[in-house]
Amino acid sequence: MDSFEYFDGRLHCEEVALSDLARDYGTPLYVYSRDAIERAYLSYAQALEHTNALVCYAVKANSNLAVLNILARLGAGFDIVSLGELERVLQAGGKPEKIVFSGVGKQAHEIQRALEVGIFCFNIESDAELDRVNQVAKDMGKVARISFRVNPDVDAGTHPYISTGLKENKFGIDIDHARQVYRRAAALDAVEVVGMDCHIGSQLTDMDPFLDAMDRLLALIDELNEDGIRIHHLDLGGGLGVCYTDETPPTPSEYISKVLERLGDRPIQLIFEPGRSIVANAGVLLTRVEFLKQNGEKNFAIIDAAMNDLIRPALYSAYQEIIPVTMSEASSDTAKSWDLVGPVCETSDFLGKNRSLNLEAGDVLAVCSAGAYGFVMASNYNTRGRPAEVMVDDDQVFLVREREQVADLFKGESILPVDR
Ligand SMILES: Cc1ncc(COP(=O)(O)O)c(C=O)c1O
Ligand SMILES: N[C@@H](CCCC[NH3+])C(=O)O
Repeated sequence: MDSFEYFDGRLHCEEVALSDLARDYGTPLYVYSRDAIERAYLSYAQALEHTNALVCYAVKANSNLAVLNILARLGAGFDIVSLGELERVLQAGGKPEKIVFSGVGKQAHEIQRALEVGIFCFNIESDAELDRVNQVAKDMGKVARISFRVNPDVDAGTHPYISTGLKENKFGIDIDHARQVYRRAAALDAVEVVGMDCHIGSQLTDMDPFLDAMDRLLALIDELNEDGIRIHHLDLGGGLGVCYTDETPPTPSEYISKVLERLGDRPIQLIFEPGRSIVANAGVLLTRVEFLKQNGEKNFAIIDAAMNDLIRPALYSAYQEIIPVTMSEASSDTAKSWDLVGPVCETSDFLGKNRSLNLEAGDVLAVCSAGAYGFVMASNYNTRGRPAEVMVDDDQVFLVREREQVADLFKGESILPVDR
């Protein structure tokens, strides 16, 4: 995480000390580095420089408008899964003709809006969805560009909750059924078959499952060619992992060079949908220690961030490094083992367990690698307001989302009339 480094004992994001941000904006607080986001995106873009490939950032990973705008300025495309994400991308300056629309349950009004603005392609995930897209397009007098998300039945070797390319997962169309669906689509009036798509899971640290999936899709593309169906683009989805602790995933350039080698001289445009690998290590979550307490043998640090702010540890037992924003003067010999737990009334409300730290009440800690699937998965559970978000750019700080206030938390709710 070289955009987050200690200088003079204080952890910085670019040129700004995180302890200053905690003081000025309060905690819990998400902090992002513009430089880290740009470098991560450019590692894809540069590896694809001499190709016509499109990098469609997966908006779900971090959909803050400032993040999307930074990527749009670099020429990124976007992978969306809802009308909300579509409107965010447009609001942030993303180009409709670089948008792919994924997701298993697109609704008619979402399809309609996407057709209205002219997105690049719908990644269709079922027979029934094909009919819906065809019908909506027909009613509008338009033709929808489509690809099918093929489920290649490969094991991504990741956490079972974030594995998506196995037959037993809800995603995509069974590869054994795909040729038939493509043929049916080719005969419909209001869709144009242009591509093929897959996304086999997230936080992959090994290249083989990606390449296995790609081989299976290339074989299917060849079969479709025999049927007279030409595939113009191949979307390999996202999924490249990042280092949370000691993982060593392939870099985007290692991954892309293998993919390009596999593609050979086929005249097919490549699309990638990276999310986590663009933003995870571009963000931290700052939290303050409220109290220290001991129950039996266990040392607990009660912090002001909770599972509602960052759910990954509770949901997947995910490990994220937790480090002090100010290096302790105390020697590491005096460190104790702590469970870092939030104020929410759930036993699974922890951000880290058995972490060796020198702690005092009032200390500010940074939960690392929190730029992806952090704020976007935050909730208001226990009627807690979601954190603020700031973007650091060199020595400048921009508040890119205000902290939710108590009044925001029951906005739109009402009670029954008094006579009931
Ligand atoms: C269809 C699709 N594309 C892209 C992504 C982004 O994946 P990641 O954040 O692992 O790169 C996801 C999420 O896993 C997804 O479901
Ligand atoms: N939300 C997950 C990843 C799922 C990716 C979405 N398809 C995480 O936090 O790791």
